[in-house]
Order: sequence, then C-alpha cells, then structure tokens
Amino acid sequence: MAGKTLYDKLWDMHEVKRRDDGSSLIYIDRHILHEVTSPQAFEGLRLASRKPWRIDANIATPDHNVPTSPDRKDGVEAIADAVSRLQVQTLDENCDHFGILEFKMNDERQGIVHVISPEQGATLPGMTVVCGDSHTSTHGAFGALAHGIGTSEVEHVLATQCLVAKKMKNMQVCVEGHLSTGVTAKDVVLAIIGRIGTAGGTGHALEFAGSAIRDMSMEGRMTLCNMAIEAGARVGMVAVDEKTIAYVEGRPFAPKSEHWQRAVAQWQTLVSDPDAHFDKVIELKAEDIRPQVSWGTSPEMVLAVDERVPDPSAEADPVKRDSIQRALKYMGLAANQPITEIRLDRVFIGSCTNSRIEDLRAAAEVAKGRKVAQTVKQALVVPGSGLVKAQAEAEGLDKIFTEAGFEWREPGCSMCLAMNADKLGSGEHCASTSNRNFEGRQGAGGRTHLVSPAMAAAAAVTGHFVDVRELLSQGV
Ligand SMILES: CC(C)[C@H](C(=O)O)[C@@H](O)C(=O)O
Ligand code: SF4
Repeated sequence: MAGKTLYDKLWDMHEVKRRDDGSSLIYIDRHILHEVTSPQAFEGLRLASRKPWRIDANIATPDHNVPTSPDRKDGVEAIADAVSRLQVQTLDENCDHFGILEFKMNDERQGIVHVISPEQGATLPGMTVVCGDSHTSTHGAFGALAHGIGTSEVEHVLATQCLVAKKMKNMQVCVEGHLSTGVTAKDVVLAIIGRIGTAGGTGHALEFAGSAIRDMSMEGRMTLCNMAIEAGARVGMVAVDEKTIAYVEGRPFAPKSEHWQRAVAQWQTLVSDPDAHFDKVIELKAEDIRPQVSWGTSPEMVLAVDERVPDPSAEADPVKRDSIQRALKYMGLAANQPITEIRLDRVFIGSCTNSRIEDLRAAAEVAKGRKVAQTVKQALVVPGSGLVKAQAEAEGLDKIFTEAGFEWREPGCSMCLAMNADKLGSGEHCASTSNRNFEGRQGAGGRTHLVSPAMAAAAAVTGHFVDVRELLSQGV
C-alpha cells in the first residue's frame, strides 16, 4: 500500500464518520472567530437555544473593522463608522454571553485572526483549524489541516465541534534550491500563482515542499500557506520539522511538561511518507524566482519586477486577450509598460500575509536611513497583532519607519480590504503586501499591486517599483 500524504494523515486523524453521499464528518480542534462572519452564527445558536459545545476550542478577536489610528484607544464606542462599531460590539457581546475567550480591540493580544492564533500557540501541529475566513489556510504552515468555512458552518462548528467535509485530492508544489537575497516567501507564492493560475489548486489540498520551503522560517511558511487560497486550494500545508516545534514551544496555549514530550513525538510523524501519492505535482527552481509585482486584477496577473506589462495584441486566446485588456484599463496601465515605471500613490505594509515581525524587519531594513518619496501620499505600516507591534517597538523598528515618513499603526486588517477607515482613493496605485488585488478590494476604483514587504518599502522610498536587490546593493 502506498504511503500517506500529510493531508491523508490529518484527515484520517479527524474523520468521525463517512457518510453515504461521500462526504464525512470531521472533528474540529480549533475554531477562530472574527466580527464579520460570526454574528448570524451566534444568532442562530440563540434562536435554537443552543450553546457552544466545547467553549475552550474557540478563540476570537475583532480585526476587519477595527480602526488602526491611535485614537482607537478611546474604545469601541468611539469607532466612527456605525456598521463597523456595531460589528465589533456584537462580537464582544456574543463572546461575553457565551463565555468565549476574546482578545478585545485594545487588548495587546488583539490582531488579525491568522496572526494571533499561531502567536498564542492556539494553532498547533496536527490540529484541524477552521474560521469563517478564507485565509485560514495560513495555519497549515504548522502541519495542521486548516481552511475557511461559511457562516452557517461557523454555527455548526460552534454547536457540534464537527464539520461536514469532503476529502480533497493531494497536490504538491515543490520548490528546490536557494532563494536569492531579497527574494521572499511572498515572491515564491506569487510566482507559483503566476505559474498555475488562480484555479491551479482547485479541489486539492496543497502541500508546499522542497529545500527552499524547508529553509523558510515559520513566518515565511505562513505567508505561503496564506495565499494557497489564491491558487484555488482551500488548504495549504507544510510538513512539521524542528522549526515548527521550536516556534510553538513555550507559547501560552502550547502543551506543557509531560504533555509537551508526547505532543512532539506525535507531531514528528506529520510529514508525507516518501512513497505517498500526489494527484498533481508542480516543480519550481528557487534560483529562477525574482521579486514579483502583480500588475492586474487577479493574483495570477503577476510578473517579475524587471518585466513589462503584457500586450493584449500578442495574446492569441480571445478570452485571455479580453481579460488582459480589461485589467489594463482598470489598472490604468499601457501595454508593454515596464513594471518599474508604475508610480505609487500609497504603500501598505500589513495584512495576514505579511504583518509578522520578520516582515516588518525586512521592510525596515529597506526603509532605514531613507525617506518616503514625496509623490507617495501615504505609507502605512500595520503590525498584525499588538504583540508584533510591541516586539517591533522593542527592536526600534517603529522609529525607523516614522523617521522615514511611514505611519506606524495599531493592529488590524487595515487597508487589505475596505472595511475600515484605511482605503485607497479611486484611481490610486498601491504597493500592498496583502493577498488580493480584485477590483475595488482596497477601496472603490483603487489599484492594488501585490508585493513583498521589502519590495513595498523599496517602492515607498523611490515612488515607483524597483528591484529591491538593486536598492540594497547600492547602500543608503
Ligand atoms: C471578511 C472575510 C469573510 C474575508 C475572507 O473570507 O477572506 C476577508 O478576510 C478577505 O480577506 O476577503
Ligand atoms: S488581513 Fe486581509 S486577507 Fe487577512 S483576514 Fe484580514 S481582510 Fe482577510
């Protein structure tokens, strides 16, 4: 019998019952909640007079609607937008009512759901992790089975701690070799999406493997898995190794004393067997990957920084030609325009893709001793959690950013999507470390270019895209 993939192992560990229609009931170890997709679920529980089945499996925090300006210290009542205020208040009330642990807006442990749960050790190897949020794939970086669920499923998980799910196929993306300095996990995942497209992983659980992935930090692996969903795969995963275990050790929710040893022994089995079968395998060479910039309105519309925006007339397929034309029009770009000639109005460093300490360090390295270009109206740095913010401040990163002319903000989803006060104006170009560049994503008419934190900082200080490797080699 062929060996098992990591996904097969995680699935088998959690399958409660296989049903006649081919779907299964799986057990959920960790459920994370935020203010956008939980209100109707809690309402459903109330209407049915039900309670959460395992209260301590849940952890909540508001992130999408929270302001990131310093005046949010005035409290939830002071949130200017009525809809945002109500969503945050409703989460607070629901968590208080049902006894669910919540890191409220001004708690230092508050932040983006996908940043705080790993940070607390609430995401552990071998777990099933769900949240009413598509970027839950992030948690797969720990050798966990993690994916987003819909609001009705949020209610189902609250009530039963189980989920109806169908087993997916296995896919492996293998990246071998060494990444060059200045090329990061973000560039790797954008290059993968550029290669396989936004439907490339549809129906598959995607495991990232190869020496370039093993060389990555846990932060880098989280960035990769975060964007698995943009490649069409609801699940992204990386096998457990020493880095995984070292990251988890000592975190508040991690197992302690004799439980720790037992847990580690079990976690070490969370790797795909050498003879495991993958339904689809994609291979990339790390040496071929250059810093990436998205030019269009889908994450697959991405190129290396030294390339030119595509020319629709060179595209034979009429459907593709039309989509290139539409994207160029929305983005206000001309065919064959060099990526390095795209000028930026705003820069956003943050989101669940790139707001961890390592991301901020990479951006600060570029910002240090430089100034945000005068043509850039705003450059935001938004840490992923209060604890990331505190760590960055302890390292003096906030000073580097503010001296360079960046704004240093409170944690939240911020300009990743237009659900709070941080938005793009119509027609504005933004170098953004987030994960989606759909039309209007960062504000009506806004134009998003997805990049790594180092590339975003380089764009901020030059006013246009530039290969961060060239900038760093020039010195300050
Ligand atoms: C609001 C939420 C449901 C949504 C998601 O599911 O991903 C958001 O986080 C996003 O990034 O678009
Ligand atoms: S940071 Fe962006 S992608 Fe992540 S959860 Fe928030 S809105 Fe979604």
